[in-house]
Amino acid sequence: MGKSRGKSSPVPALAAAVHAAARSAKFVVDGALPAADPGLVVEGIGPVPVPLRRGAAKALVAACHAAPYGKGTQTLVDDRVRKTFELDPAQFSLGAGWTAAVADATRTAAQALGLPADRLEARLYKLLVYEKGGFFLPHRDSEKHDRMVASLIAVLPNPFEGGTLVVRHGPAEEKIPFRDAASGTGAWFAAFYADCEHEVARVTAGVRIALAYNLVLAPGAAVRPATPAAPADALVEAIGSWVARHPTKPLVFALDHHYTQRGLSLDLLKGADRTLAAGVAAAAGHAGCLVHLAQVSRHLTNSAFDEYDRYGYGDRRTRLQGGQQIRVGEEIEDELYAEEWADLDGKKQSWGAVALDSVAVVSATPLDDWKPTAEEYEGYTGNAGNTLDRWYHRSAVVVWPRDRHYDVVTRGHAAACVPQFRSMVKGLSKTPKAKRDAARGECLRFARALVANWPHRYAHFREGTSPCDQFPAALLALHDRDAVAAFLTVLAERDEATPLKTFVAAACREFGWDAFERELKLLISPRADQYGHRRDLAPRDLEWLAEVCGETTHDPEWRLLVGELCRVAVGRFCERDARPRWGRDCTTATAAEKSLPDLLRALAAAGRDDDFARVIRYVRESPSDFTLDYGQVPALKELVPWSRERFGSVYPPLRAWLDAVRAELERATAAEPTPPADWARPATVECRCNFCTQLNTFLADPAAGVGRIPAGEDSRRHVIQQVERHRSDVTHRLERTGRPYTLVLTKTTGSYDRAVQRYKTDCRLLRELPSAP
Ligand SMILES: O=C(O)CCC(=O)C(=O)O
Ligand SMILES: [Fe+2]
Repeated sequence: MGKSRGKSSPVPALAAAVHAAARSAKFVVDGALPAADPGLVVEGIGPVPVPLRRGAAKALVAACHAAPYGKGTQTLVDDRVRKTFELDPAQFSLGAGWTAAVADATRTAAQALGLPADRLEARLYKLLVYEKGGFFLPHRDSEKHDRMVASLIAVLPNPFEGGTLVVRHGPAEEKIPFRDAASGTGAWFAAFYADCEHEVARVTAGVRIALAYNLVLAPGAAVRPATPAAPADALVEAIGSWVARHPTKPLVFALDHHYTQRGLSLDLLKGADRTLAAGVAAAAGHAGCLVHLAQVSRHLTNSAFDEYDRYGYGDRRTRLQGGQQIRVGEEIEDELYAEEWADLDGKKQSWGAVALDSVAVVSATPLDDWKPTAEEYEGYTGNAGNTLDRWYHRSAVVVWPRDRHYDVVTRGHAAACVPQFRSMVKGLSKTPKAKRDAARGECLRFARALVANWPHRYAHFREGTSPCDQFPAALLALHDRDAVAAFLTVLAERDEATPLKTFVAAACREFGWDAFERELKLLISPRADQYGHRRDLAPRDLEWLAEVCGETTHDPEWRLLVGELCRVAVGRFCERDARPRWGRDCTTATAAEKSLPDLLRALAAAGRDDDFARVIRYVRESPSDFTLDYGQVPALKELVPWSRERFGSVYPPLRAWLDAVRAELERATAAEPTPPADWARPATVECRCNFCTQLNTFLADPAAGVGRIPAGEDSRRHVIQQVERHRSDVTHRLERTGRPYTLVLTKTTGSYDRAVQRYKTDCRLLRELPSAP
């Protein structure tokens, strides 16, 4: 993320063009409406001529309900925000002459705002009545229709004072007093883009009656509005020279209006944005570039200081934020990215966020003068200084070279691009023969970009699935050896989660058993984590290894390959870890326990008897890493039937292991544990301090059920630690009398209870053990 501060735009010609377009644009238009009498008829009242006759205002208001306003997804009534009465269109009707006049005004508005007049339609939304004191605070209209682009307000001729409509767009502001309507002589309309902030000032006298319309753009025959026949040469040149220098830095043209996701389509752009986007689109096409629309976000984090804090340094500025004075200090982070992509026709693009460089942003309002959409100031928290977070959002037209398209879109979030890649590959089969090679080349470019930008994935985070999981199968469908090799190489570098169960064997079958030996060995060869500790083999890798070894073929290349792979895998699996092992919480299988059956299956299938025996020896020598409960017995339960099916008998080294486990379980279950006959308990505490000696004496004492050790706080804590470490059969509590306090220990049958549990588990494991005739 670059910094833009103090730097001028890299493309001055572009900036100038953008400035000019922004200045000439109108965002609100107003004028007289020819029809004097709207022909208003209200349900429950009948005809209501305007200007209102005496008493008519009261009756009209009585027929209305209080108008709500939108807040997020809610609509609320609050007369501190909006004091207006309204009628829904079902409750009143208007004359034909009036409706024709509004249609005329809509055409006028379309022209002034730069929208296609033949496709802009006014849809009646509400009748609004403002009595004296009525108003509406600044707000933006929500888009009530998919293609709503603007609002039109027609105020009827009925005398009132105040009630001015104020419409803002960026730094610009326009006031519309609805002159003729306020004097009661004629109707008056105003139309403005829906994203413009606007408000209705308080009505100070009289009654202001308005009709609100939504201006909706009918879908057209994808006409590119105002597309210049020949794009401005300067623009083509400026874009061309930018992309030549920065082929993977998207060029960003910030739009002036705000667009919702469904409004991101060239057709629905407003005013100057339309002209700008159409101009850029034409020029970019000539410069060999693609053009998309997106939402741009900037997240800026600065250090910040409260007013009274005198330790600030760096760029000192004072800002008012929610009334609070703070000084903004140096920049900590500046993130700029675009997401929610659409093409010019409004078709959503599924790729994710793409990082942008602020020097590549062309904006009528310089990046640093954007108004934040949200701010968050975090005061001093003790472990971090104060920070000010600010978020900025703008819609934009984004340009990059056509031939770098895949690089650009996969760079931010490759996983998000995988579904699009898959559907492109799927489409190949339906592509006419003549075009298939070109289409396949396109898919391969996409695949290479995905591989180059492949995400880091770790085995232990493998919860749920990722679109990445679907990539290998699609890649295979491209039948390209080099692409497969590149993918395997990247996986060895940064991904131990994407499943390859069928992928590796299928790729080898297609390209030969010697085609990927180097890459596959790399995938399973030993490696260390960032602390230099060895990393376990990923279960994913044992899964494909078992598949490859399970092939039935007499190909000598296959034999060579599986021999090499088994040798590397066993070497890594049986490597002792230098790091100390802490007691493990034994309620789930570890990764090594889970992948044990796959490794053994691979070795048995490949006929690697010695390797098999070596792994079993390793397992038997590491009973706390390969428990009976979660490691050995489950593996035997899986492998014995598998072996019978594959070889018609139990593979001898497997048989030997099964016998050893059975003998161990038989020994363990030969006699049921007996409950303690008196209070004597294992006195196994190794510490020889005065307090631990008292503890051991008490534990060994067959006559004492409760023991008391007076001790200071540190010594008490030490004794409790020892009790916990040795799992001694006592509970403890503190007696807060005397000096020092006394640690009171009460004996339990804890170790006996555990022995019973162990006994029961061993009986169950013995029962579950597969029989070997
Ligand atoms: O009454 C007006 O002039 C504007 C009303 C308005 O902004 C609205 O209904 O959203
Ligand atoms: Fe409004």
